[in-house]
This record gives sequence, C-alpha cells and structure tokens, in this order.
Amino acid sequence: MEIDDSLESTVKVFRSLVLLGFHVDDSEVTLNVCLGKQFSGGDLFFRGVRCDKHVNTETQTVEILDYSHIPGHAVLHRGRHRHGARATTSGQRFNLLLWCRSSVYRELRKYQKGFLKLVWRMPTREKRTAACLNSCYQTGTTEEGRETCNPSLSRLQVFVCEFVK
Ligand SMILES: O=C(O)CCC(=O)C(=O)O
Ligand SMILES: [Fe+2]
Repeated sequence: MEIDDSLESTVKVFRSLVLLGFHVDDSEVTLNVCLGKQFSGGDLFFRGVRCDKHVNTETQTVEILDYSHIPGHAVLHRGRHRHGARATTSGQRFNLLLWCRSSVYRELRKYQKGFLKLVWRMPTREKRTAACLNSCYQTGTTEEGRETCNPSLSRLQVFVCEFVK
C-alpha cells in the first residue's frame, strides 16, 4: 500500500495550557515529531482505533495508552487512532506534524466489499497492512462486513522512534 500522494505538514508550537481535544486525524498515518524545546506537560493520550461509524464508542481498558513527548523522538500512529494532547503546563513545545493520506486507499474504501475482496487476494504482508488500516477495535460489532472491525489487528498501533540528532 502506497501512502505517498498527499502529505500535509505543519510545525505546531504548543504554549502553556493549550489543550488539543480528543480527535482522529484526517490521515491514514500521522507522524508526530517532537522538536523540543523545554516544556512540561503536553502528553498524548490514545484511546483506540475506530472506523467512522464507531468513532464515539466507549474505550476498552486495553486501548488506554498515554505517551510523554521526548524531544528528538517521534510517534507514528494511524489517523483513525483516537487521540488528544494534554495542556503544556510550562515552557513551549514544538512539534512537527505530518498527516499522510492515500487517495487510492480512500477510493477503495468507497467500495467496501470490493476492497475486502481485493485485500483477500493480496500477498500476506500487503494484506496485513491493508487490513490493519481498515480495522476498528469495536468488540462484538461489525461495520459493513465481518472483517471490518477486527480487535486483534488494531492494538499494535503506536510506534515510537528516535531520530539521530
Ligand atoms: O499535540 C500533539 O502532539 C498532537 C497534535 C495532534 O494530534 C494534531 O495536531 O493532530
Ligand atoms: Fe492529531
């Protein structure tokens, strides 16, 4: 799956007591790089991946993940992973945000049944990626098809990497 055709980026400066509410990003994948400088607070909180239909459903205990930004480290997560940022309680926090979109993926999503058939025919690695982007952690319910909301695939969603300084 290629995610290379639409990239929106911005450097955000989070000053004291700026709080970013609970939301999902308009992206397939988001890269959030902490550039610094000196700050406290501003923690990210993640509360599980959801499809459009289930975006406001309850959080399961296993989905609770809090993360403290570290300058020089980046977080990579799915746009559909519900998240927010707590207030920066002192100093200034600079973060580079990259919202990566795939128009091909979005087009395929419009034809959900065809999309799932196509995913099924893919080699295993691609299948895993596509299914993972498509999943929603909503136990006991499904969206339009059986494969759509898959708890087992949507738990490993946040990756942290350290940039070479
Ligand atoms: O404050 C942050 O690091 C997160 C920002 C964010 O989630 C966004 O701008 O979409
Ligand atoms: Fe976000």
